[in-house]
Amino acid sequence: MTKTPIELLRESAPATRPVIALSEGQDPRIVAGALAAHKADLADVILVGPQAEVEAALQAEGASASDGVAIHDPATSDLTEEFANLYYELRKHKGVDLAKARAVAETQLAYAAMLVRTGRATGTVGGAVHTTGDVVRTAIQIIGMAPNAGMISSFFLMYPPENAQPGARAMLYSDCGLVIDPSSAELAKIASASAASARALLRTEPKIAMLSFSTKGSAKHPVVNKVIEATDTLRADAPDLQVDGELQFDAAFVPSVGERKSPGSDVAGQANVMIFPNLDAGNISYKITQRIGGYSAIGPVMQGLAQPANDLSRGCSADDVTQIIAVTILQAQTN
Ligand SMILES: CC(C)(COP(=O)(O)OP(=O)(O)OC[C@H]1O[C@@H](n2cnc3c(N)ncnc32)[C@H](O)[C@@H]1OP(=O)(O)O)[C@@H](O)C(=O)NCCC(=O)NCCS
Ligand SMILES: CC(=O)OP(=O)(O)O
Repeated sequence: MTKTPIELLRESAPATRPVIALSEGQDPRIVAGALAAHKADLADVILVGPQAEVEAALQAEGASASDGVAIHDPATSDLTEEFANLYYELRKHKGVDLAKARAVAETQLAYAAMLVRTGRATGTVGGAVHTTGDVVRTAIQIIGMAPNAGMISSFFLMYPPENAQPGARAMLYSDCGLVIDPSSAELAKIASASAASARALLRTEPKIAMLSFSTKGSAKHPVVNKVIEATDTLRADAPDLQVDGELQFDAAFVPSVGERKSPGSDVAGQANVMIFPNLDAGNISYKITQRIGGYSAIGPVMQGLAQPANDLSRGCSADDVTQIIAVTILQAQTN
């Protein structure tokens, strides 16, 4: 059984106490999830948001600001001026002036990302209220890309329900949140980053399926060619990775179908890293797996950033918030 992020953290807690900045501190699911993370001794939390609204949300959970649960209101915080100046330095080449920088620093997303950038928080989580576009754009601008990452993409960790059918397994789906229509070279980079994320967070040897509506030439189309080229690029760049493509989902997931459609493959039928050809396929597939298949979906987790910043679906639950806090801490440990 694959361990969840919370279970992994219970086994090996970081040496220094993590601090997670929640950029939507007034949302009831964020507050409940953050309090659960704090009670489970995973992290201290900073709830970023308007003071009175965050206090009310805490009160609704029978809690208040205390040791390890802090409230930061960007409108009144002593740090906002520093963050405005830093944002100005980072973005003046894009025409940002000091007034604009001050307005950005007062937004909850930017303020929370600045807490991470300046080392006051280990990572940040948002997206229960804001769209993924806004969460990602803020992270790219303030936290930036890790050296050598090449690009930023995202993934979901998918965990099967207890009553799942035989063969169900924990998987990583990518990209379901960020890169809308990757080129073949970008698709290869997404797959390679996802393999590293699967090792770090699922603690498993990645078996990568490059997904398509075609398996091994069963259909001919330029969009199929993109997946074939990405598979070739990945094989050339990382010959040690186990990868197969192009594969349909059934060939990737079901051993008997994999054997029939891609005989002799060491990935078909056993894949645990599913790489989708574009964001339509990835986003729709993760939601179907979650909402009809009953899998729990943790993400979108971002890969390729210099420091951890993660997103949520606006449809998330408090438990999703606790789980992605755990993922954020694990990423900081393995970065
Ligand atoms: C991520 C996203 C917001 C970036 O879009 P955007 O703001 O239009 O992007 P731009 O092309 O203007 O780029 C903005 C900045 O991000 C950078 N960037 C964009 N995508 C990037 C990526 N994948 N990796 C690294 N940098 C990236 C650009 O280089 C640019 O940097 P700069 O401002 O320093 O020049 C966009 O790809 C998006 O909307 N994705 C889909 C999100 C979504 O709706 N998901 C569905 C629900 S989960
Ligand atoms: C990941 C995702 O689809 O986010 P949302 O549901 O908020 O659009």
